Amino acid sequence: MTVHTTPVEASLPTLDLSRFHASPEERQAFVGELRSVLHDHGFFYLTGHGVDPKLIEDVVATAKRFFSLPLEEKLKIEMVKSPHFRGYNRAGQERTRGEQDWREQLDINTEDAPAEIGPDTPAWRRLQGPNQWPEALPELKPLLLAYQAEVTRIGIDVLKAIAAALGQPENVFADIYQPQPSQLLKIIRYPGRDVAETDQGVGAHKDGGFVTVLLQDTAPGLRVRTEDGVWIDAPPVPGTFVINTGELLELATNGFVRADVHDVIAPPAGVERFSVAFFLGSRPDATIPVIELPEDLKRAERGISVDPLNPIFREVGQNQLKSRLRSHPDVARAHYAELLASEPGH
Ligand SMILES: O=C(O)CCC(=O)C(=O)O
Ligand SMILES: [Fe+2]
Repeated sequence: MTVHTTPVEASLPTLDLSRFHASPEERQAFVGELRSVLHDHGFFYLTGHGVDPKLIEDVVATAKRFFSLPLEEKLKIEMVKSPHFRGYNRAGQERTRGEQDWREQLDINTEDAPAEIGPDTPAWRRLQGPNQWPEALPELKPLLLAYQAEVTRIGIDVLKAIAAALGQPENVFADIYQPQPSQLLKIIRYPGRDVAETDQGVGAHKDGGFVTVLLQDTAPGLRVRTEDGVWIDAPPVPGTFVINTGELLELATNGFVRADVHDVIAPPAGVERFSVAFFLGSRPDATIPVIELPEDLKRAERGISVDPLNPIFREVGQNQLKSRLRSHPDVARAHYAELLASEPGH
């Protein structure tokens, strides 16, 4: 009798960031492993990141309390009130490639005053501004800002390791993230399939920036599409973040670094899924450079796969605004109506 075993599912690799700060030999080995991960997946689990587990626990617990506030409290800070795309979105408000996503979320970014806007100021300057915070949960603000600072530190550390993996000086990207990178942070709740109107938690997409630092609570749902079109699950692993590289790095390396397509399927009936996603991006007034890779890496460049439905611009601010306008049509109509007649982002 032949015994058929189920094929072992491919899973994402795990890298330990503390090795980047260890002995020169260890660091070199780490950077070498990172190089093949970046080329094969663009997705991995990160350990050794040094974030206080208590901070993570508090952020997740407080995010859950935010979502359980009465709807009217959450709607006081609805995103549509903010020209800077900050605030709360009900499930079904957001879109990926035109299809409704089924998740509620609170978006923040760098806490800042609005930019001064003159007649010639590019529209993306209006992305800068203050966040909206819930009056009914004052502890959320200091916690999320502390967490945002921590994941920014990790993101920049990972970016330095990526630079080293590409045979570049560690600070090769510093010119386009200093003095102030984009720091989009979302706390997210995916309701179960009994209440969701679709099983699309978030539709298939690539992230736009340098790297994403994703914290998943306990429910699975994240899936990653590999180069050969196979979808693999990326379930939560306690103590880790999922790191994935974004389109900016794909563009800067002529496709040597992968920005993998991923999605989230809505949890089963009766289960909710929580996550906290942080997107490290460059300064909005930057232009994405082309990094000259060493010969051996250059040979493995894939080139850029252009999605005609979702063009990407080398001008970062224009890109950031384009993706916000597409994801949040209600905010676009309320604050950027003059841009919608022409092509979004221009
Ligand atoms: O919620 C997650 O686990 C991932 C979300 C995601 O991919 C995104 O917001 O870009
Ligand atoms: Fe994503």
